[in-house]
Amino acid sequence: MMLLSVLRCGQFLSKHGITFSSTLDKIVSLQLPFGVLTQDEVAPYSCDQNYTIELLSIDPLVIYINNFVRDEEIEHLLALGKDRFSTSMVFAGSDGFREVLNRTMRSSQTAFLPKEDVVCACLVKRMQSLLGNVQHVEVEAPQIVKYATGGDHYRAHTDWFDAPKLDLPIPGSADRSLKPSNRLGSIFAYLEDDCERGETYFPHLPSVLESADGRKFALAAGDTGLLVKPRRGNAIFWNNLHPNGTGDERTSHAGLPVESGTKIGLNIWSRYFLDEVMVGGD
Ligand SMILES: O=C(O)CCC(=O)C(=O)O
Ligand SMILES: [Fe+2]
Repeated sequence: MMLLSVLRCGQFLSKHGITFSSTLDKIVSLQLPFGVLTQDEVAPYSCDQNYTIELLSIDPLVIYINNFVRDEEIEHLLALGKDRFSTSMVFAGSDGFREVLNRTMRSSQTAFLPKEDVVCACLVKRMQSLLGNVQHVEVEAPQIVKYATGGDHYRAHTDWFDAPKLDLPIPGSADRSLKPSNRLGSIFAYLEDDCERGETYFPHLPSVLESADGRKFALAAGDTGLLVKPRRGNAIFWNNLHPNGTGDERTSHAGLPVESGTKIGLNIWSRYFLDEVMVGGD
């Protein structure tokens, strides 16, 4: 059919003094200059880090991190999380470790990511390198949290557990007995900021100055506290525990309601084993 109309078109054009070849070029096989790209041949993913930091509070330690997650890492994480979402839960129960649904407290979707994924493993390493001299032997697998239009939120809570959690021993340790642990460092990174509102709010932390960057921060009108705006790729780090290992109430924070659009964040928590030194060590 296609060939026919090409021929007819050719006849029409030659009748009117325009020469036209009606023979189609024979299709040829070309050598691909680099061969077919397989996954292994794609430039290897490199876990480079090029973030910069700004201190937001000294006590408790809170740090703003610019460019913590690179664009291509965000794309990868979003694809990885796409089919893993379920309704976010909160911890409850007498021991504080039963996960329950409580949509008044928390309304969002969570995707638990595999720690062995190359980008997840890199982000864990990136957090560990930020922790430097602070205990960072164990870090939980990253979790994506997605807030949708219409008020998805997470009311004020702390990331640390009320009572230490009995956990598997430090990886590689000869002692196989369960050890008390808690969440020491929190990183909350923004993967998607296409939303109205949805700031992360720390009511007990110092506000930023009026001269601060309005793309990253806001002032809490008539109130105190630190308001951090979702900004793709950037993150907040804070230290959840006092030096004696107990939870620091001043780290209480909330994900304010998303009025429209979508906010997507990423949680990474480092684990502190209470029977090991928190800072320094051998
Ligand atoms: O959504 C936010 O801004 C904070 C989320 C959070 O604190 C959490 O998931 O533990
Ligand atoms: Fe939190």
